[in-house]
Amino acid sequence: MSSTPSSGRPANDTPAPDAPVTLDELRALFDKLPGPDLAAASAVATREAQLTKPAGALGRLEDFSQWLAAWQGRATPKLTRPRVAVFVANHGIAERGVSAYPASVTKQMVENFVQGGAAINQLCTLIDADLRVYELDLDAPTQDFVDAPAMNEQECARAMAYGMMAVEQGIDVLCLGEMGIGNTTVAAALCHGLYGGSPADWVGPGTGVTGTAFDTKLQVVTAGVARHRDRLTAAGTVNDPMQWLAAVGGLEIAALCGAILAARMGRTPVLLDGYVVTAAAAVLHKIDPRAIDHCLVAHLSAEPAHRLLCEKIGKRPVLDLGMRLGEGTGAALAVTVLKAAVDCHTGMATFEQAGVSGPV
Ligand SMILES: Cc1cc2ncn([C@H]3O[C@H](COP(=O)(O)O)[C@@H](O)[C@H]3O)c2cc1C
Ligand SMILES: O=C(O)c1cccnc1
Repeated sequence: MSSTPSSGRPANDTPAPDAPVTLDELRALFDKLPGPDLAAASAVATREAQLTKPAGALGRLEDFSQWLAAWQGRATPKLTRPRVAVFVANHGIAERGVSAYPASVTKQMVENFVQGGAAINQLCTLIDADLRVYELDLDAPTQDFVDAPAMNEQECARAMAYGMMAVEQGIDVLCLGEMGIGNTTVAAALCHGLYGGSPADWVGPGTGVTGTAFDTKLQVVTAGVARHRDRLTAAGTVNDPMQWLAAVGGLEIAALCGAILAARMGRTPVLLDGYVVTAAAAVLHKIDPRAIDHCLVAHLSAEPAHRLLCEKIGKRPVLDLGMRLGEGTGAALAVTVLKAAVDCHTGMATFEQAGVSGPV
């Protein structure tokens, strides 16, 4: 595994010596998840009530300020150091023709990220974010999950531990993105096992598959879920979400799970990008719904199943712009809204300071 330095700063690429490396060690983290800082959230609510505007007039911006304070553990939320972490991997099932693009695009896009030519580069410049691109064994795709488990437990745990390195001290918000041709098929198989329903509930066009390629995508998800049905209950949903992640997931998706967990341990709020990143978060949510309380869904992807997935995890996306790109682009854009929330909260005058009369 290696990581691609960007923005002139090198990224870590070796797991910390004490990084958890078995799925059981990772499972043990669920007993130690820190909760929100309620005193910080209430300090924000108190100040918000004194600012020169009708009560509640900034709508969800007020919620975002409180959420940031609660998960940053700071009475005054701050958003000067956003990081965008893009996890990149290849998938065995990509060879089955489930994407509108060849698997070679995954590696080519890494070069594009390094050269600054991708959409996410432009958005990182806009929000002044530190962009890190983490590659996971691009020359060694996961197994085709129609034939075999995508990963064994060790590979899955190692990818999760690798993802944990995206979190470092001093990051105000972690935006999560991914690149991996075929990964909307992986997300669909994951969600089908986590929540049941029919494959059609979870399969969408991804990069733009239509016609027979779309039918192939449906068949691949159906066959993959059937192949690993011994990991499902009689009702057709998972016994053990981490085992399911190993069976039909991907290396970048496991790494995303690790990054979300590490962010929680490090008091870093997280912005989840579209369908693929939210599917990773759903694995953790299935283990313990509180495990993703420090995450917001940044935008509603145009991938149709994202709406249902957001309902399943009880999250309302920040933005709805009809985007369906991935890379963390929706997450980076949502930072602009969170910055607006923080600037209003910290910069506005109170009624007393401004000599403005409060409510009658
Ligand atoms: C040029 C290009 C840039 C991308 N950036 C993100 N994705 C997105 O598309 C892929 C998922 O869609 P599917 O499952 O249909 O392959 C992922 O790599 C995702 O990040 C891209 C896809 C392409 C082609
Ligand atoms: O919403 C996503 O995550 C998405 C949608 C299409 C292609 N790649 C990613």
